[in-house]
Amino acid sequence: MSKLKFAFTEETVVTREEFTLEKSKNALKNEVIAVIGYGVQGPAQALNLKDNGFNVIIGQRKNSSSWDKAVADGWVPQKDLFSIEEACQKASFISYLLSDAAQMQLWNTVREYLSPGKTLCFSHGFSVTYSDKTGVIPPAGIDVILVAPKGSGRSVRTLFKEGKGINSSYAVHQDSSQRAEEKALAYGIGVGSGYLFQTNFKHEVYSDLCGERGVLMGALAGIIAAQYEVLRENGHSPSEAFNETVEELTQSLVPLISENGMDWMFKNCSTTAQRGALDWMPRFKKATLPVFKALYKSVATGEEARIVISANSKTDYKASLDKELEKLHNEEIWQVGQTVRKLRPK
Ligand SMILES: NC(=O)C1=CN([C@@H]2O[C@H](COP(=O)(O)OP(=O)(O)OC[C@H]3O[C@@H](n4cnc5c(N)ncnc54)[C@H](O)[C@@H]3O)[C@@H](O)[C@H]2O)C=CC1
Ligand SMILES: CC(=O)[C@](C)(O)C(=O)O
Ligand SMILES: [Mg+2]
Ligand SMILES: [Mg+2]
Repeated sequence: MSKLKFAFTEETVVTREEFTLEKSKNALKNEVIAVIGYGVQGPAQALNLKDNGFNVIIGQRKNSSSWDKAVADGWVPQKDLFSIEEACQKASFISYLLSDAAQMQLWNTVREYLSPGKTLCFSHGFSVTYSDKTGVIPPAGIDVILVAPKGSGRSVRTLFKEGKGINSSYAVHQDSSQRAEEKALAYGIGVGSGYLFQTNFKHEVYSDLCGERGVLMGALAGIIAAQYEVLRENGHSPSEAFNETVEELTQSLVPLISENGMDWMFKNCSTTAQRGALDWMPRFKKATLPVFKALYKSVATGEEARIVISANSKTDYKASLDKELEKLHNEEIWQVGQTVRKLRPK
């Protein structure tokens, strides 16, 4: 564990070099880890743990597409793939990776198996932070920890296979064994995190809900739609509008930000672009700042959690969500994208 300066602020971070895989395996050598749920995070974390030599089993609803996916991934029924109840019973360390809505629905079932000495691990602060809405209040006598990969489960697995990793935050909510932090770090290294940074359950869920509703997904999708619409209204071809809005962003400029920061991306564009972007940047900041403030407030008051829970409680929610995504898929801009992607040189 070391203190590192992030600009002017010192933070605690843990890397694989200092908290090695060997140390992690040793810390969890007596644990049977049950990954409950085989959706997006479940497969990634479970397969990475298995490849790293941890003792891991899966708990998943039988007769579901996720069960079939687990079988296709090599998990064997009644050997290392069980019903949720059986897996919880066999496990000493439960990684609760059902969707946030399902965590709430199955809580009474899972809670029965949380006998003293066990560990309950989350990848999101949602259930515990909004316990007034979810009813998820862990019993005394167990460790309650969090390891939250800051990326899609899909990337957690693909980057692991490339020998890289997604950064994760970690937190301790309840420490009964006096080893809760060590267990969180060991699990975090076990699932292949690049490095781990410290947080608490509330900060994890507030930042995560803001990030995905904001810059990472919602805001990004919104400004992309707005710019594309303006270009098209002014007579630009789909090809031109898409290239200036999406293709250049993902293929050329975002990789430059990733490589060396925002000023590096600017420096590698024309002085014409730099002048205009620097002048327009404060206008976009000013226009969106109130929206981001409203978003944070909506997260902090629990309104965003309420919306998620109420939407998920509708029986046809999955179907209506699929319909919303289908509508996005069929929008002109994303249809244009299909053609543009095919034209990328291989
Ligand atoms: N999707 C991602 O990449 C990320 C997810 N997380 C967190 O990880 C946790 C798991 O999320 P995802 O993998 O996205 O979940 P998901 O939406 O893919 O669902 C996970 C599992 O829940 C099961 N499930 C859903 N409804 C159920 C029900 N009513 N009864 C029984 N089982 C049910 C599904 O069969 C599936 O196996 C959540 O806390 C999420 O916030 C954290 C970081 C990124
Ligand atoms: C992938 C991730 O980190 C998100 C966007 O927060 C999520 O899937 O909830
Ligand atoms: Mg999230
Ligand atoms: Mg996230």
